[in-house]
Amino acid sequence: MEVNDTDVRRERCDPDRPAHPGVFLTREAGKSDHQPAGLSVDFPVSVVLPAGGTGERTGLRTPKQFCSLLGRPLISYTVQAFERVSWIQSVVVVVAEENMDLMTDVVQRFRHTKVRAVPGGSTRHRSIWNGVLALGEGEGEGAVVIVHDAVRPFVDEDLLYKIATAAKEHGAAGAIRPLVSTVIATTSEGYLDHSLERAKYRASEMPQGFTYDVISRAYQRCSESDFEFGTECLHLALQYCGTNAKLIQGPPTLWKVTYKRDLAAAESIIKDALSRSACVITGGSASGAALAGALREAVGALGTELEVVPDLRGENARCLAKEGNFILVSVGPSRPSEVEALLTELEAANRALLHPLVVIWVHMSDSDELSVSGRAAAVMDLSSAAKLRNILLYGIQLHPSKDAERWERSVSRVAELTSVLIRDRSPALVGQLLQA
Ligand SMILES: Nc1ccn([C@@H]2O[C@H](COP(=O)(O)OP(=O)(O)OP(=O)(O)O)[C@@H](O)[C@H]2O)c(=O)n1
Ligand SMILES: O=P(O)(O)OC[C@@H](O)[C@@H](O)[C@@H](O)CO
Repeated sequence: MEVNDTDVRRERCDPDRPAHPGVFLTREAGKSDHQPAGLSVDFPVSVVLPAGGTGERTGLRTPKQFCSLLGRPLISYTVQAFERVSWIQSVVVVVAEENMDLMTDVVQRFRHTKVRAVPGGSTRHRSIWNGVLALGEGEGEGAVVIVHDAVRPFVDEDLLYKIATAAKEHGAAGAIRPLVSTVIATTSEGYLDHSLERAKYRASEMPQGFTYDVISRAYQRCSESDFEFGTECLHLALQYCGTNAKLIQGPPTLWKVTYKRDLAAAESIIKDALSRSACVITGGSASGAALAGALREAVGALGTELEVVPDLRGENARCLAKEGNFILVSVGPSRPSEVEALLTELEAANRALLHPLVVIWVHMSDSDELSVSGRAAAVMDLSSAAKLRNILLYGIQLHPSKDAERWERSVSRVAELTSVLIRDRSPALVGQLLQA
């Protein structure tokens, strides 16, 4: 099947699973959804993200940097990791000529700032060099250039700060990790020649940083063979500029998406990060607050921290600004309008979430003008409107009981359901009314 841009843009990389519909997000351009306070540098910092490869080792048609994780291309997560850092001025993404339009679409669709795309080269070094050449005057002299593979989405500000400041001081710096396998040399006949003492070696990872002068001189002086077969920028800095890179141990999350299994691992890490917190809105009722209190303990024990508020007004509106999911508790006669109001508030708050948000409507009532089937239909209807806002809406029906044991069982059931829905974000259960 010929895969065109649209398909590529929307295609998940495991075609047997439906792609999450592409959605425009409501984040205001330029507003990053999180900037840890405290770190800053007193020199310009630009970033070059080589993303011009074909991802052959994944065995997929779509280059891995454009494969969708929770409805969003892998490269968008990496770009976001850099654009949320206030002391980084600009990001140059280097993509294959045939993917320039696709990259422009990703930048527009996910409202990325500071980012521009330039054409890549036939090898990774050629792509990086194209990216360095694309840096303008203000981004050149005296600046530090961070180079980072676009398929390494998990990079934090602290490490970027260490790499940038070390590169400014030493001319070059690179992240390293301990080797997990021993490195051996083979004979031409395919036998063991010798093995290296693993303790003396490290794996060279990304990000790496260079002063603009060092990285540009290294590429100006390197050989065609370097461009064609080389894999290590730090080596070029040493070989052609006499610059010994400062090496900085990074966290285990620095790994590069190389094989198809790495895409599944990356999506699982993102899902895990998204399921760590939720805000419970009780509507101010005593029974709602009691349920929320019981849930906070039970869901907390399952790995999701709950914050309980009566509404989202005044200082409670802080919940709208934080990453996290929502649980709306309704007590007594069912009012789908409460859900509609929350969906509208989440949209109006320009939630900077670049991935689906989970909203769970927990309805607690023993008698109701809406039958269970009526409420199930209401949840299904509301979930269609929610999906257009990149929100996954689930319903849970809870019948209060004066029998303490029975109530405790019901609360545990609601906690289990809530944890699973937030963690798994199952498309199949969207719009369903589950019975606790
Ligand atoms: N001509 C190239 C080749 C690679 N890269 C980028 O360099 C990074 C690391 O390279 P790698 O993991 O090898 O990516 P691919 O070359 O796409 O993978 P494969 O070797 O499996 O085809 C990736 O972000 C890739 O897009 C690039 O910008 N230009
Ligand atoms: O492009 P490849 O996946 O073959 O290699 C890239 C890696 O060599 C590179 O990302 C780090 O080792 C740091 O240089």
